[in-house]
Amino acid sequence: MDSRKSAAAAPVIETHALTRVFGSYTAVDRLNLAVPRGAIYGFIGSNGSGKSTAIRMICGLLPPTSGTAYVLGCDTAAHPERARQSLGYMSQRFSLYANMTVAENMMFYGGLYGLTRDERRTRTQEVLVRMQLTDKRDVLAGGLSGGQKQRLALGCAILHRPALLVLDEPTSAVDPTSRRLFWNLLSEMAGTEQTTIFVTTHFMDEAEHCDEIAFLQRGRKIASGSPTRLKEELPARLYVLPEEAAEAGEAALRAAGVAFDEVYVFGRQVRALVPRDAVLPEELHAAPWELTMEDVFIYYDRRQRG
Ligand SMILES: Nc1ncnc2c1ncn2[C@@H]1O[C@H](COP(=O)(O)OP(=O)(O)OP(=O)(O)O)[C@@H](O)[C@H]1O
Repeated sequence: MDSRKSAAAAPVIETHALTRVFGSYTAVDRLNLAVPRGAIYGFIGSNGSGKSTAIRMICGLLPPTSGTAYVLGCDTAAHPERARQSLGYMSQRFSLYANMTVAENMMFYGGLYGLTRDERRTRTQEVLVRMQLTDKRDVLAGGLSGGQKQRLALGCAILHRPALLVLDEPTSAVDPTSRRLFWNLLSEMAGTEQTTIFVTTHFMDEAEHCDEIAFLQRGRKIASGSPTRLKEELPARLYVLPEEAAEAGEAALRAAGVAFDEVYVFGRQVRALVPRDAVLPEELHAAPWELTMEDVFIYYDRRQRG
């Protein structure tokens, strides 16, 4: 077998029954992941589903209770320092030094990653251009806008050219223009440098951009696949109802004897997720509609709430 080929095909992140228990609470429950090289992999789940805990174990920042996480074949619990050399991690709170300039922050982080002074200078220059922050190099980080802080944090995380970027809700605090620019940067890195990007988000329009997604619920992976596949395989169909309120939509479905998973308002529409085999009588005037990732999320979230 061609060993180079098999190395290239090996997942960048691999977890086997990764588990973390806090007291009597299982935050991450036997999680199996295989994240291929160059993928933008979305890690989705409602608040408290265990995403950050799993990420901290993957990055070697928190020891698992049981199970294993590998980054590029390196067991991150056994060799956390080695694993961290091949990954860039950006947490929900960008850990920037407000009283240091943009360039000083980068020089500092470059030092943490073990770059020499010359390497730090060169990389700071390159990354400033890439992050569109060249004109801010001498501005204190504390004086940047939310979007600029976010790009600086991303810049700090990629100084050492990691093969893997792990981003925990990187866009939760920035405006839509900054979010778009940020995602363009991610797509560029995944496309041109084959950087693998593992990202959590609560924005389902961002999930739509991912190559693959894993849904986490109470610490367990309950669904995974590309956005297209997740929609195709969802055990429900989506309809738009003519009613103007969710309660009225629910009442109409009940009156017609149609079982449903969820009825909710989406923009100006009242949407209904119904089991695949449900037959909707014509008098409901329900229009079949194309699923978005937001509908998929609502379906799984609803299942969790029971
Ligand atoms: N150090 C800890 N001690 C005790 N419980 C913890 C600890 N860290 C996390 N938890 C619990 O584990 C569960 C999962 O938390 P986690 O932060 O991983 O979820 P999350 O999916 O990242 O949530 P969010 O979307 O809100 O960031 C939560 O119930 C949380 O309270």
